[in-house]
Amino acid sequence: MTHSATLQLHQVAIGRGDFILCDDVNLTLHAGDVCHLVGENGLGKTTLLNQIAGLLPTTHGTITKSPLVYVSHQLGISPVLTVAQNLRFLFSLYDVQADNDTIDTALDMVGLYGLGDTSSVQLSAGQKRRIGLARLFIMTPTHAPLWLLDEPLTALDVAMVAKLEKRMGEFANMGGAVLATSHQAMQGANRVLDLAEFAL
Ligand SMILES: Nc1ncnc2c1ncn2[C@@H]1O[C@H](COP(=O)(O)OP(=O)(O)OP(=O)(O)O)[C@@H](O)[C@H]1O
Repeated sequence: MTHSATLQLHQVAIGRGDFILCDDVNLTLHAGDVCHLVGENGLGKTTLLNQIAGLLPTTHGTITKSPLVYVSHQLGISPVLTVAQNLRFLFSLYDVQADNDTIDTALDMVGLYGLGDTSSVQLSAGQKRRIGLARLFIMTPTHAPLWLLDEPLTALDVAMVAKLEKRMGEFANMGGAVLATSHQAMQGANRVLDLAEFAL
């Protein structure tokens, strides 16, 4: 990995086994980068994020990465837990000590203050997404310098989209790097990775 790179993809093939969607993908992200990952449906954006996160194997090329936070399209919110319990679980994945004040602050940042004891099954789609995103308003590059975000803006209202875009910029300014998919415009991105350039 080049000096200070947070993420480096070198001639990476995106796909599953012999099913290759994109080839020779190169990308280097440094502290301060917010990269918008674009491409039509089914081109391999989620597959690439899964490969970077280590959830799928990479058979061709190399991926070098810093510790990361992955907010997947499947948010991993359990319907049988309360909002606060879900958030505590998500923080525990990153060894973040989440006391009550931290939970309250995170919920406040995503407009869910006071809903900590609510059963998550009662939440709307956008509110569930907000639980998944709440950790981003607490975590800094010291916890993990790389964020992988799969469709983070989906199902959010206009105000929350603006707030999240601002937060990504703050994280980058603190020394983090972000790789995020979105089918809508993403304010604040200084880089674009367009998978159409690598499609087979
Ligand atoms: N679990 C799976 N098993 C086999 N193939 C899969 C699986 N998940 C996705 N695929 C296939 O991999 C390809 C890429 O899917 P992927 O979800 O990475 O695309 P994407 O670019 O993120 O699409 P979208 O914009 O619709 O979210 C698709 O052809 C899809 O059918």
